[in-house]
Amino acid sequence: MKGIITALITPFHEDGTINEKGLKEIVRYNIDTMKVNGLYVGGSTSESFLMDEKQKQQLFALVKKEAGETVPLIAQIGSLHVEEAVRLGNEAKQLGYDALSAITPYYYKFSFQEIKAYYQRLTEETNHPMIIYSNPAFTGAQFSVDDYGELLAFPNVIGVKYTDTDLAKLAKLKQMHPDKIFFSGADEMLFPFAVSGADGAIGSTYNLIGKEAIQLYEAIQASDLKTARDVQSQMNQVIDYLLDVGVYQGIKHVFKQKGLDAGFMKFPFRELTEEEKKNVEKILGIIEK
Ligand SMILES: CC(=O)N[C@H](C=O)[C@@H](O)[C@H](O)[C@H](O)CO
Ligand SMILES: CC(=O)C(=O)O
Repeated sequence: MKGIITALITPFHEDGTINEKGLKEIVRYNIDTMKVNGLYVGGSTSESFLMDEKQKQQLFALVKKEAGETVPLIAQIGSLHVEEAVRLGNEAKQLGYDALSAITPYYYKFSFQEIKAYYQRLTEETNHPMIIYSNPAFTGAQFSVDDYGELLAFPNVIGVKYTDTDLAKLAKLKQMHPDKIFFSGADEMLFPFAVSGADGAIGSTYNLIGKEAIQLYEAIQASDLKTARDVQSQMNQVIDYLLDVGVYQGIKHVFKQKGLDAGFMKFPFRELTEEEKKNVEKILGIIEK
C-alpha cells in the first residue's frame, strides 16, 4: 500500500442522506480517470465526523461495492466512542477493506498514555492493519518521535497518515522505521515530503489532481526534480483556489462543473456563494490544460 491515495468526498442529498449514484460516479472517476493507487474512505474529507454509525457503515459498503478489488481501500474508523470504532473496524474488515485508519482521539486533551491505550484496544479488538491518523492542527495531539515509535510498535500498526508539516520529524521517523508506511497528508507539500522519505500521500485534493500527484511522484522516483517541482507549483495553484473557499466545498463544485453528481455538503457545512463558485471554477482552466 503506497503511492497516491484519494481521501474520498461524499456526495449528499440535501437532507443529509448519501447520494449513492453520485458516490459511485466519484469512486469511478478516482479509479478510472485519476488512476489513483487507493481510496481513503471516511476521513475528514468524507465529512464522516458528521455521520452517525449507520451512515458510516453504509458509506464503507457502498464504496467497496463500487470499487471491488481494483484498488486498496482504507476505512477511517476513528471515533471518540471506542466501541463504535471497534464495530466499524470489524465491519470494514469483513467487507474486505485492506486496512483501517483512526484519527487520534480528540477534543479532550488526552495524555499520550491515554491515546496509546486507545490504539492498543482498537488494534487488539479489530486485529487488522492499522494506519495511525495524526492531524495535530485539527486534534491538538502532538507526538514526539518516541511517541510515534511506541504506537508503531503495536503489531497491527503498519504506518502513519502524517498530516503535519514537520518534515524533519517525518524524515527521522522513516529512517528509524524503514519498514513502516508513511503517508504525507499536506497535499501542498507532497514534493518535499516525497523527497524526505514519504511512501505516498493521502489527500483530499487528489479527487481532482490525483493524476498530477502521480506524475510528481513518478518524477521523483526518476530523480527528475525539476519536473516534480513544476508539477507541485501547478498543483498548488489548484489547492490555493480550494483553500480560499473550503477544500471539500470547492472539490464538489468543480466535480459538478465536470458533470459529476458531487451532491451537497452535510449540515452545518454551507454551500458556496455564486462569487465563490466563480472563483473556484478557475481550477477548470488549470486541470484541463
Ligand atoms: C484536514 C484535511 O482534510 N487534510 C487533508 C489530508 O490530510 C489534505 O488533503 C488537505 O485538505 C489539503 O492538503 C489542503 O490543505
Ligand atoms: C485527507 C484527510 O485528511 C481526510 O480525509 O481525513
